Amino acid sequence: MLFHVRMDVEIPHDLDPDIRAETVAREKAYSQELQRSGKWPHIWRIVGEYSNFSIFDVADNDELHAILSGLPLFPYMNIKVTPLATHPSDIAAG
Ligand SMILES: O=C(O)C[C@H]1C=CC(=O)O1
Repeated sequence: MLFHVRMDVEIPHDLDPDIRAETVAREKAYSQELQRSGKWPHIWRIVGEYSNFSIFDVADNDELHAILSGLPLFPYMNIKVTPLATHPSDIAAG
């Protein structure tokens, strides 16, 4: 199943800088591992915002929830998930 996900990151300004750096580094490693696995095939920065648009390709809602709730930055994110279905006019879908 494909999902479009918007992540808006809001790290508290008073978070210890070392914890912030370590959490962002863990987030990057976690994200890149999922990208390599094929479960997170697209990630785009939203211009001018500490936000991204991503596409996830996972088995079901439960797998997506497990992935998103495992993000190291999850406590500092607002996340909006949109499930995607095939468009009947999509020439790639046949
Ligand atoms: O920077 C972000 O958009 C938040 C998050 C998502 C992947 C990653 O490495 O960081």
